Order: sequence, then C-alpha cells, then structure tokens
Amino acid sequence: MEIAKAIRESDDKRLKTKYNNAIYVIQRALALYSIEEVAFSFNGGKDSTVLLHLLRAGYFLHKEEESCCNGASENFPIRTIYFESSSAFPEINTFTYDTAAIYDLQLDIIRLDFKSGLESLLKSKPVKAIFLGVRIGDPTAVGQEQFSPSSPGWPPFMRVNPILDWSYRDVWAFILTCKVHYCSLYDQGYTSIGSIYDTVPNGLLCISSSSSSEEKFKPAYLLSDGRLERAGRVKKISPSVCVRVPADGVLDAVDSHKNSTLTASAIAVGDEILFGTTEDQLGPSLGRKLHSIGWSVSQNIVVRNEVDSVAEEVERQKSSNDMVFIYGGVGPLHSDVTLSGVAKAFGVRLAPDEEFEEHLRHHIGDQCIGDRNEMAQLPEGITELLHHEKLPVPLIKCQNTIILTATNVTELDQEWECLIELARSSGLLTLMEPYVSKQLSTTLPDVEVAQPLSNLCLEFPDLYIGCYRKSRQEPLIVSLKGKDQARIEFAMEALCKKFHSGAFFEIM
Ligand SMILES: Cc1cc2nc3c(=O)[nH]c(=O)nc-3n(C[C@H](O)[C@H](O)[C@H](O)COP(=O)(O)O)c2cc1C
Ligand SMILES: Nc1ncnc2c1ncn2[C@@H]1O[C@H](COP(=O)(O)OP(=O)(O)OP(=O)(O)O)[C@@H](O)[C@H]1O
Ligand SMILES: [Mg+2]
Repeated sequence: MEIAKAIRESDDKRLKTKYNNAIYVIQRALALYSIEEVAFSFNGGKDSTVLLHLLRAGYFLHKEEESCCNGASENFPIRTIYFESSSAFPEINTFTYDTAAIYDLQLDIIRLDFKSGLESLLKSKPVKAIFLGVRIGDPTAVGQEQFSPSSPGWPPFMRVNPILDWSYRDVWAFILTCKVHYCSLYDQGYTSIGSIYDTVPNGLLCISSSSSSEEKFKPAYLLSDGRLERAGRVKKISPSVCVRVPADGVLDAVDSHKNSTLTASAIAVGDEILFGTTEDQLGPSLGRKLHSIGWSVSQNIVVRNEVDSVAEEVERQKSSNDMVFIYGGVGPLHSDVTLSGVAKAFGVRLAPDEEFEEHLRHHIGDQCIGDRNEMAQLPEGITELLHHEKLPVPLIKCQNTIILTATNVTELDQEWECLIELARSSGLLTLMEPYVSKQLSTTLPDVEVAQPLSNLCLEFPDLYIGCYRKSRQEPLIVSLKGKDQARIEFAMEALCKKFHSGAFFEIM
C-alpha cells in the first residue's frame, strides 16, 4: 500500500507515531463494526483528505488480517457521505467529486443539514459509526475522545476521530510525505475551509507586493503556527475583552470602571506551603500588585497538591471573581497538578498543545520532549497563551484564570510587568484607578478605639478600614484604603476628631 510505504520510508518519528495511533483507532473501529455499519464523512477538506488515506491504509490492513487474501485487489467499500451545500466553494465540490471517482468511493450525497441528513441516513442504512476528520483545536472537538457517542439531541451513532490528536503540522507532514492530492484552495492561502461566506485566505500567508494590486498568498503548508489555521475564518469580535488603556499607556488615565470594583483571588497550590515547610511570598506580593491596578483581592487561598482540591477551589473562585491567579504546582513533577485541576474545574480535558510544546522545546531543549510531552498538555479549547518577549515561555490563561509560573517574588515581578504591558496593548486586564492607603498609629487601648472606629466604618463605607499590630506591646495601626485620596484624608481627620489631639499620628 503506497501510504504505508511512504510512512515507513519517512524518517519523521512524530508522523510515524501519529500515523500508527490513527491506524490503530481505525482498526479497532473496523473490528467493532462491520463494513456496512461504518461511514466516512468526507468533505474535501485537508483533514478529511488525510482521513481518507488513513482509512484506505487501515482498511487494507484490516482485510489482510481478516483473511489470507491480498487486500490490494479490494476497492474501498466504506460508505462515504458528503453533505453538499450551495455555500461550499466550487473547488471543494470539484475536489470531492474527483477524489470519489479516483478512489472509487461509494459516495452518498446528502443535501440536508447535518442533523436531518444523519437522521435520514440512519433510518435507511445500518450505520452505527462515522469516521470524522475532527482535530483538537477545532471548536467542535471540545470534550471529544477518539470514540465519542453523538451528542444528546443528535441521532445515535459513534463518532470515530482517528486524527483527533493530530496538529496542523502533522496534517501537512502526512499530505506532503504521502504526496496525496489536496484541494487547490490550500495552495491559494486557505488554511481551514468553511463556507464561501465565512472563509478567506489566511492573512498570515499574504505576500505583500507593492507593484501589484492583487494580493498573493503562500500555500497553507507554509503556515508556521498551526494554532492560527482559522485566522482565515471571518471572525466575530469578542465583547468579553475591551481595551481600556489609553494610547499613551499612562496608568492614571483610566477607564469607566473608575468607581466600580473588579475582584481577583489568588490560589497557592502546595502542600509545603500548607504544612509550613516553606512560606508563600507570592500571595502578599500579588495582593499589592492587584491593589496597584485598582483591583480588590477577595481571597488568597492555599490548597493541597491534589487535582480535586485545585479543581474545587478554581471552580469556586472563577465564578465569584473577575480574575483568578493560581501559582505553584506547574511542571513535570508528580505534585504538579495545577493544570489538571484547572482543566477539571472548567469541565475540559488536557490536550497536547503544539505551540506550547514548541516554546518548551526552545526553553528546555529536546531531551524531555517525547512523542507525548506531558508538560505541553493544556486545558482543551479554553487556553490562550500570553506571549511577551521577556517571558521565556508564555503564560497560560484559561478563560478568567491565569496560571503564573513564578516561584519567587523576583520572577513574579517580571511576569507581572509582562501582564501589565499586555493589559496596555491588548486589554488583557482592565487597569483601574490604583488603591491608595494611609496608616495611623495609636497607643490607646483597643477597647477605647473600638466603638469610634466602628462608627467611622459606617460613615465611610467606600473605604477599607482595618487594624493590626505587630505585637501586643506595640501600638495599634489603623489602615485606611480606597481610591480617593481626599476621602481617605477626610476619614483620617474624622477619626482624629473623635479622640484627644495627638492620640493618632500618621505613619509615613
Ligand atoms: C457526520 C457528522 C456528525 C456530527 N455529529 C455531531 C454531534 O454528535 N454533535 C454535534 O454537536 N455536532 C455534530 N456534528 C456537527 C459538527 O460538530 C459541526 O457543527 C459541523 O462540522 C459544522 O461545523 P461548522 O459550523 O464549522 O461548519 C456532526 C457533523 C457531521 C458531519
Ligand atoms: N459538508 C460535510 N460533509 C461531510 N463531512 C463533513 C462536512 N463538513 C465537515 N465534515 C466532517 O467534519 C470534519 C471536520 O471538518 P473541518 O472543516 O474541521 O475539517 P476539514 O474540512 O477536513 O479541513 P479544514 O479544517 O481545512 O476545513 C471533516 O474532516 C469531515 O469529516
Ligand atoms: Mg472544513
């Protein structure tokens, strides 16, 4: 079989592994279901083109194993379904039909929407499992496994996804290594093809030419960052993130949130912190940093290095805060469970992330990057990598949860600096009027201060008014915090008026 031969002769180890895994899934499916019970969903796209050739190779092997006869004489009997639509690119249509003719595919053309089409297919044919070219990173792949029953509300069948764990690069490595034909649109800069209404060539492949008004594009396989394969899909603008920082980037020119509050919480992951073996310095530092951008901090929690403890806390915090910062427990050790916990909190699984793997490869070298690099597994479908030139490896953001990798205050300072720059350039965090604080000291006994201070809290509900002492012998310190300097000074005066003069003095 020409596909198996091309892979055998290739020295791309990664491709061989991906190929073998996909063939294994196909063979398991062909062992579980009869040929009449399976179907192949083919639409002429690059992923389904890869799948076609994997199915041909897998079916060939299956036939060889099943009988002593030579599989080579067989045609390809797996029912192939194509949902034809008037909004498909003509090139896609032509390629689908031409390919069906070349490989003698048993093509069923369905001119209904997916759901109704599948309902009528299942009524008339004994189909129980359908092969799809879905890959991790596709919006529809979230939560899917290699074998995933159809979703509730859909007709019942098994979705079989042999290339679920393939990356964009793997797809092109296969197509180029096996020298199989693919739809011509991919040579014109299209990298992921939807309908004529929502797909344009990928701008990242544009070759700018000043002499000609016509834009030219490089072929799809030259896209270096596979995560951007959908950049040619017409995008909806996400309203969730707004850039609120002025062009000059000056922090005091703040936004409409001036008088509102955004809250964050910090979660430290580590048995050692909990048991007192080591001290958490990041939590307090993070608290100060958040106050400096006007955010209030609702909690700083320490949890154990257990997936469930992390997951429960993240789940709680993410729904009651605007942003959650989590640190500790990130890396390849047995105790590094933070990413698994975050994934569980969001109800997704960990999946290999090619771009992150590439960063790790640059940062820590090849020696620990195997076929499956555990450290490069990130929560699927919800992860955004936060890039900054000063960060050796990007930070990870899962919806409103940011995973910090700092292990000490100096590293945190650097990560924070990058986050603030990202806030300025892309609205990652809303920067608000910073908190300011004043502190007063008194030697008066607590009992004497208690009632007037309670009254002050009622008079100034917009301020945080707190008390602490460094020791029982030392003076009591009253701290006033808020966003309005004048209000704080007003409150200080009001407090002093409640006592004899000189009872309180300001600590600078
Ligand atoms: C054979 C087949 C089976 C599908 N099964 C499901 C399913 O079980 N659940 C689901 O939500 N969508 C299912 N879909 C729809 C896809 O997830 C997705 O919506 C579709 O590929 C359209 O993607 P688009 O909106 O990017 O064009 C199926 C599609 C096909 C072709
Ligand atoms: N109109 C369709 N008819 C049949 N199968 C389809 C259709 N649309 C999608 N599919 C199935 O869903 C899979 C995922 O679609 P998707 O668009 O992500 O991949 P692709 O079309 O193969 O490649 P590309 O990402 O370049 O568009 C396809 O590989 C195919 O199995
Ligand atoms: Mg497509």
